Amino acid sequence: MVKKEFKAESKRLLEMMVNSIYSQKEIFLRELISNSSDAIDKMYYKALTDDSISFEKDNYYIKVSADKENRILTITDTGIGMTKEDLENNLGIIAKSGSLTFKKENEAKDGHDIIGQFGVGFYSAFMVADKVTVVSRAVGSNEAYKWESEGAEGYTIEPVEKDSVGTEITLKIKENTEEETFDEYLEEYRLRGIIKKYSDFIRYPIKMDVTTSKPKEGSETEFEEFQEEQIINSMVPIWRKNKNELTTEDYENFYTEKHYGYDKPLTHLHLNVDGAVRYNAILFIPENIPFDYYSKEYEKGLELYSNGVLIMNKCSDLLPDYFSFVKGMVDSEDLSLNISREILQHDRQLKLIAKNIKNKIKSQLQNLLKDEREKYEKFYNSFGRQLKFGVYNDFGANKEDLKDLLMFYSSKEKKLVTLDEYVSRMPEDQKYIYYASGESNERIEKLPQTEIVGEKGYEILYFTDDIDEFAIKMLMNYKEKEFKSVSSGDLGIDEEDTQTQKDNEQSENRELLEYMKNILSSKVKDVRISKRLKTHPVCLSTDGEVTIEMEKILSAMPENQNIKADKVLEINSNHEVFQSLKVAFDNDKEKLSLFTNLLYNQALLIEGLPIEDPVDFTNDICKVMV
Ligand SMILES: Nc1ncnc2c1ncn2[C@@H]1O[C@H](COP(=O)(O)OP(=O)(O)OP(=O)(O)O)[C@@H](O)[C@H]1O
Repeated sequence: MVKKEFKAESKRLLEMMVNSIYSQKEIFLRELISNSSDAIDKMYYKALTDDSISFEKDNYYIKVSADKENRILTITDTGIGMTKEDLENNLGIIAKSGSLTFKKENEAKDGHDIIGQFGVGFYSAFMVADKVTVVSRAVGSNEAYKWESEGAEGYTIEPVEKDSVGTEITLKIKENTEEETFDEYLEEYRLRGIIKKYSDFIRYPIKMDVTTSKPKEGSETEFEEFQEEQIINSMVPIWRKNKNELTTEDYENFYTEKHYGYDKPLTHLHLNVDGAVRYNAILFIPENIPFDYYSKEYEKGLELYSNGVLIMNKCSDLLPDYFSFVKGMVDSEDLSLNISREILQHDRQLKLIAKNIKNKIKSQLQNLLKDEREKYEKFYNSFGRQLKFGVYNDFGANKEDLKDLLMFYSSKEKKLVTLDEYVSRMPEDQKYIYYASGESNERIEKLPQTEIVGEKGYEILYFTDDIDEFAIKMLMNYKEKEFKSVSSGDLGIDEEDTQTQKDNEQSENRELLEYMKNILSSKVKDVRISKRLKTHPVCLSTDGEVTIEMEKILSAMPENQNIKADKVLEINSNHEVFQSLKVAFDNDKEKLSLFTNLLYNQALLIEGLPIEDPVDFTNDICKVMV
């Protein structure tokens, strides 16, 4: 049986290519400049083995010029050029990449800087041009050829004169249509912007004639415009420079130039990794929270470059959500790009880089915490909440990574402390890591529930963020010490005498407490003699996992599932109020009902919970007064 080769309808193929691969038209310039850079690179590699070629870096450049009037954009390079056969093969056959062949042939000589590989980028010129003309003279040849095409209909090749080796690509820019303008690709400002965005780190100079102005001769007030050739690209990316030669200011300038933020970075990381996957990265932790950080509009991600050419503005896969505040870029030569260079073919390399980056950021933060406490606290005040979300999210999958980075305000130290610091200070008899939740440190400080723990001399962590308790519930314990809310049922504080005394009082006053519970009916699960109150008359505590703070947060959520804490009204039997309750129970049940409701509402207020009927409450107070 004869095996037949596939044929392709080249007209349709070109149309498809031109119109469906790329999502943005502006990348045509990136593709053409990358080709020119490849052509100069090839010259460089050739010079390594061919003594007749000398590679003087100054002679190699790319030039972009626009002629607005005639709608012509030209990209010229002094690279290796193309012979007639090269033009036929490389520009006449779609998906044939002379650069890929070159790279393979020169593998041993380290050809990995060459960008081209798919053999399609050139045709992106047809997205913005009606006609493309390529005039090229190959190195070592005296002949030059002109390749010309108007797209789908095919191309022509004919000999022409060209003084020097290299390639000149001329685009006849399309006329504007109702939907699209093409004029922009002839505007100096726009062209500079595109070059800066995608090709800033091409290693050869990209030149353009730029209009500037200077004072007119003999005048200080009048100016005249003139054209001046300028190099548009930065060429050497800061991330390829030697770390030791860079100052903090260099990094700060890069941060500002790249518009990573309006502030200054708090700290930076410069990585040159040469392992299973090679990459360079510069990462920043901003000083301030970006204004949209905690909004839906905020997009996390790092800039992704392949060989110095920008591939993606925000590659979100490079950062875990809990480090979404990190800004910066990654450049790798090991990425397998898809044909449009807009997405990646395989994400294995990306996953490796992301994992590596995650670990580096983590250790950078740990070092900051260890060596530059003040800076770390500044960072934590801005982004600590995000770390706590990280502990809670994904069912706690990342809690081990993050737990040592957490900090909470301490009742004793009156500042942020880490869990490690807390645990290392715990007296031997202290069983739990105690915490109290509330709106602010000032409010928590006054909570009656903190009395017994505080009096015992134990440190209490103050939870003022809505995520705090949820994160801690996910963490469960730290260094084998469980977390315990000061409002929870069993505080694990064993003062046997007091415990027994309170238990006795509980049974002695069972009827009174039972009666009060009935008055409050479904509002509380129980009314008890408190084991935690010392001076305050009353407080609320909870039985079970859901605390009052959690109830507040859950009920504020859009899908409110009406999850309630099992509230317990605790009465201080040492307080005079308790005597009044006893007397009322024996003599005046109506008064007891009044007192019970008052005490319950007071407990709600202390917790920062709304009272159900404020009018009733104020009327009750008046009843006591008269
Ligand atoms: N300015 C140039 N100088 C010399 N050769 C060039 C130039 N532009 C294109 N070529 C040749 O034409 C080939 C096809 O270019 P094209 O841009 O279509 O694909 P590529 O650069 O190889 O791959 P990719 O699609 O990944 O960019 C190149 O591989 C190169 O051999």
